[in-house]
Amino acid sequence: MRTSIATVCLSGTLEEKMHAAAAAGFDGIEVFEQDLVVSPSSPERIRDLAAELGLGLDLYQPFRDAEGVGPELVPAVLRRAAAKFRLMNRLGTDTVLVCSNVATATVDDDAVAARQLRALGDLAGEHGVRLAYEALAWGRYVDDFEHAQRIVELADHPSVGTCLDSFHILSRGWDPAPIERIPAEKIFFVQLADAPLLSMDVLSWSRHHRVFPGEGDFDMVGFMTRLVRSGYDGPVSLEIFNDAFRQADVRRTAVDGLRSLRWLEDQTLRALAGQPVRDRLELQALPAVAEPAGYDFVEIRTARLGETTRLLHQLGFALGGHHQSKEHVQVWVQGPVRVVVVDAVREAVPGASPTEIAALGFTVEDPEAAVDRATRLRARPVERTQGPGEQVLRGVHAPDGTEIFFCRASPDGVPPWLGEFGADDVLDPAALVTGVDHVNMAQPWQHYDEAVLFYTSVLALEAQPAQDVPGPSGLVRSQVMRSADGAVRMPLNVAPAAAEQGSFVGAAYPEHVALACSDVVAAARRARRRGLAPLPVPQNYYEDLVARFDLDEAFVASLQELDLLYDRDTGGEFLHFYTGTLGTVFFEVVERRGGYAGFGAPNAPVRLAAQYRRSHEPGARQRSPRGAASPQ
Ligand SMILES: O=C(O)c1ccc(O)c(O)c1
Ligand SMILES: [Mg+2]
Repeated sequence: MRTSIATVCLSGTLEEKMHAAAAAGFDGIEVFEQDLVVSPSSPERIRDLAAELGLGLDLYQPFRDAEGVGPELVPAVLRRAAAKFRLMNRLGTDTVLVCSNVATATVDDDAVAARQLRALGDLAGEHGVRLAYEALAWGRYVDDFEHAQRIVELADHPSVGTCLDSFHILSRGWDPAPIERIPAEKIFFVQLADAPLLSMDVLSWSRHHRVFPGEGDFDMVGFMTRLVRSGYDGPVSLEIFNDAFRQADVRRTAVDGLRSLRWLEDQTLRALAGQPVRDRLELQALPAVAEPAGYDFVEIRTARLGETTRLLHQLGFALGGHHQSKEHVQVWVQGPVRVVVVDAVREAVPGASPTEIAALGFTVEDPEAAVDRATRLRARPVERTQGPGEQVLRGVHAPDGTEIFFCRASPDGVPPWLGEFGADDVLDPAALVTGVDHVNMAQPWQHYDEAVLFYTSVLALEAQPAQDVPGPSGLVRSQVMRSADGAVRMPLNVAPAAAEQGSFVGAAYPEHVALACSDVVAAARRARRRGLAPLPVPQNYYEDLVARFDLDEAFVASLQELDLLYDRDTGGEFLHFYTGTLGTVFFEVVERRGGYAGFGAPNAPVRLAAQYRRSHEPGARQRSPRGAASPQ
């Protein structure tokens, strides 16, 4: 599949956008007129640069307000078009996007629109140029792709064809099925954009909230299967208007975009499996990987080793051992949960937070295939050294810099790498902690969508609907990524901007590891005996609990004594408590009773408020943000 990206998706100058698109591996770009107009580079220079970079200039756009106009406007449209076609000749671009008229259309008559496109087609033909007519979702008279296609048919001109844009089709709820019946040679161009489902006017939705395929809620795979069946084999191009993308690192956004197309190709192939198609689009498959079966380990890197290991002890962990060759690495174990602790003072990682979740290990069937898939999705491999005979852990960097490792499952539940810590018989079936319930990861706002796609495509997790949690510094957007069987759950949070500016908790926004527990009351009592001061929960919360759930007051008093929080859904109950925060890390201990499916979201504001208070107490430690992640 020929991959392309519109320059409007990316930040920076036209030249920076072109370099980033080429480096990410795109075959071509759509040149947005605005990017060229503001550039000091001549069209010839841009053409040469594209050739040097091996990029095709697949489309020039947009040409607006061309059809459905009164006769008095036609000469001006043709004059404007002739200038653009000459420019396209200098650029060496042969296709221009003509979007349906928004501003100047006064004639609601397909025959008139078709006649005007035909005249434009004649002029285009003289310049060796083709017109790809696109129905904008908010076009004055033409706002759906089937209507645009009827006008193209009426125009009946070799230089006039259709441009399909998934946003304009799916945002309006149009059925994409008729795409299959459009003659492939009349589809001149295809643009892809996904978007979250929002209820707002479609123009604002399109101009601010488009995201790459896989990052939103549209059925992009369904769209692609229709396109494949049409027999189309031209460029498939990303056209994303997004406020965050316009501010993000251009190279990262380009890689994110290419990842979305590679993932979509693979998903589309799977959706089409076994069905007869004219597969002229030549979709590439990725190595198939099963979703992870669970968390193999959590790694915390800390400059506060004593405080971190004390906290682990309070939560019931025991030292599993020191690494045989890496002196600064220990493992702490409780039942099937393993927390690797890296002494950051000895390791001296530049830019690292004083205490952070540095890595997550996931148990997978085939680590080699998982790494192969991840690197084809343009994830950057992690380089780690091993001593002779030591296990080789393979992993990649997540968008926020966290290292994601793919670990082989072992039949007895004790991972082979544990032997390197001299710990091989540490599975205690009587442990209170029974697993990692979830790991909550904070994402920088510019890379939130990228993170959703990363975990969807690389780890085969599914994004659940997003929620907003109110906190003292702003709303925290939270979206759970989970494996189909729920064995891996990872809520992603995007912190309010205040966290970055340092007014929330020192600087970076905290993340946490939630431990599943068979008896949270016993775990809370043990932690207190060992000196833990849990995150305090206010009296008002408990009064509200009684009112909301009609709970027995003695039960609520027992919760209050231990600073336990409570929630209930139709499946069951949820009891949990939080530790204080070290660096950017804290722990939660949770007990699910019955089939409770949530994460205690109604209690998250209580936590945020308590953390805010603690971090603003005199003497609260400053934290530095996670080191700026580099392009993947
Ligand atoms: O928002 C717009 O005006 C606009 C312009 C060109 C496009 O291809 C498009 O999808 C939208
Ligand atoms: Mg478009």
